[in-house]
Amino acid sequence: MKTVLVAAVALIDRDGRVLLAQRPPGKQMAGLWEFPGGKVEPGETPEAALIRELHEELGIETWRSCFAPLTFASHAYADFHLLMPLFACRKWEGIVQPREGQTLRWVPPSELSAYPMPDADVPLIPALRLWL
Ligand SMILES: Nc1nc2c([nH]c(=O)n2[C@@H]2O[C@H](COP(=O)(O)OP(=O)(O)OP(=O)(O)O)[C@@H](O)[C@H]2O)c(=O)[nH]1
Repeated sequence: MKTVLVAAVALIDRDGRVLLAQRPPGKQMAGLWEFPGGKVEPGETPEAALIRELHEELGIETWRSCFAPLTFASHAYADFHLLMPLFACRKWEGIVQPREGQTLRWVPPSELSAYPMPDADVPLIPALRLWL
């Protein structure tokens, strides 16, 4: 089975809330809440993929030094194996906007588990809450 590398980030605001994005209708796993990010292209680093995705999806600018490694997911989906490093980021430039029709929500740590997430993400939440 193919292993797909996806870079994801927990953006954390000044109040310690985390940004979740709801997958739009029509996509696989529509309606579930996930961390911003996306597939790492061939020849790209995970950090470069995040800088690109955060610009495209949210309209914000970030740098490699913005990203601190937090934890990772290694999860077998039916059709691929997901390897997903999760970074934390508290610094960016610009205002977060939903540029791709996604719904965005700033979520306090205590409410994270109330948001239905892809299977791969569920084990990441305790690690994230410990870190916040
Ligand atoms: N960005 C992100 N992707 C996640 C998370 N959890 C998780 O299982 N994924 C999966 O990782 C892949 C991310 O790929 P992507 O965002 O570039 O692609 P996509 O499915 O939106 O579009 P595409 O596959 O049609 O290009 C998807 O299969 C997505 O379901 C998460 O927290 N954040």
